[in-house]
Amino acid sequence: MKGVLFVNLGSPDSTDPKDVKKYLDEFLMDERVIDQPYLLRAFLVKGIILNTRPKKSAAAYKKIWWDEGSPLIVLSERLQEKVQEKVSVPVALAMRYGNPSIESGLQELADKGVDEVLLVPLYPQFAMATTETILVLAEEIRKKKFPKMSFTELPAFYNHADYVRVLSQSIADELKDKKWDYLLFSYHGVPERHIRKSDITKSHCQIDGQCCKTPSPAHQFCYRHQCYETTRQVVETLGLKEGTYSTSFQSRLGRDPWLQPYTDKTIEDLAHKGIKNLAVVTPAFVSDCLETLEEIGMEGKEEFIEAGGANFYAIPCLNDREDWINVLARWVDQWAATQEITA
Ligand SMILES: C=CC1=C(C)c2cc3[nH]c(cc4nc(cc5[nH]c(cc1n2)c(C)c5CCC(=O)O)C(CCC(=O)O)=C4C)c(C)c3C=C
Ligand SMILES: [Fe+2]
Ligand SMILES: [Fe+2]
Repeated sequence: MKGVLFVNLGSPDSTDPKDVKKYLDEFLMDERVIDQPYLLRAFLVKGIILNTRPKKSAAAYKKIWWDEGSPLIVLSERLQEKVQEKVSVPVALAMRYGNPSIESGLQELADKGVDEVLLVPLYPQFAMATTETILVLAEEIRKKKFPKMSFTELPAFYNHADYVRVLSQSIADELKDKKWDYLLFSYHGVPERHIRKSDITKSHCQIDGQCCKTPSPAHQFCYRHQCYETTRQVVETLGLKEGTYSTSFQSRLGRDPWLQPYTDKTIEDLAHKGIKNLAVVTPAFVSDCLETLEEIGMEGKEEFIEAGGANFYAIPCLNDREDWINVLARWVDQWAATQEITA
């Protein structure tokens, strides 16, 4: 019997710094997130980051937390429930870090008799720190606990016509009655090193401005290419004029070079260049979360206004929009009927 597991990143169980510390420990000790040898990673995470970050992150989480819990978890639950209402196979939800775990999601499906699972990492663009770590952990759990199960992986959908259409529509809906001058596409950043590690050709990704535009098999796993391609396709769909949009990368951590341009600097530069009405869309996330609600919606807005901007519009993620639910339900139905998902 077939079933589906949606997997998102995860959040702490509460905004208590102790829970935030536990969550960050699991998250940052992942070798695909902080990709250093174990001893160095343990020193960086347990010896340095976890001494100060949990308190700071807990304060940020407190600003966005809902009565029902973490926005990312609540919105992912709504997504799972609404897709479940539209499809005939069981749909479960799991988080890569924290709860509900991938093991509990697979157990829920196994208890319903599922032995063929469509794994859906809830990330439009592939990254080692997101999609890959989900697939690797799910496979480890499958081998140990559910050896009779088989998996199909939903490929990154950054350029899927359905996804581009609903993302474009969500932007158009949000901006239709607003006066805006510039649309910034802000994606979660990753260290540049991650891009090179995921390059299957071992030579294509130079992060030089040209490689991501030059066709290559490396792009199947190039987060940077996939982000620029999402932007390009949405720009084409919406008919945006050159000079009214750009792409940037947010949420960097540590001293290594991360993908540039950085969102915080870009927001400031745009205000200094005279942009008064700025809209920001965050297509690396399908559910609103700390990085969209606090980093963009609060910090980003403050930076923009302080630098001379007037109006700042943070465009919500796809969350549980009906057209997005319909797209996911259609992909699930199509896979359940044919084993394939096509454009
Ligand atoms: C080395 C550190 C990090 C990498 C690499 C990274 C990649 C990455 N993350 C997301 C999506 C999300 N990240 C979120 C929070 C978050 N991310 C990092 C660090 C890295 N992320 C940290 C330390 C945190 C926690 C909060 C903080 O202290 O700032 C979230 C939000 C979670 C929530 O509960 O709301 C998401 C979602 C992507 C897509 C990505 C690479 C492409
Ligand atoms: Fe992150
Ligand atoms: Fe590239």
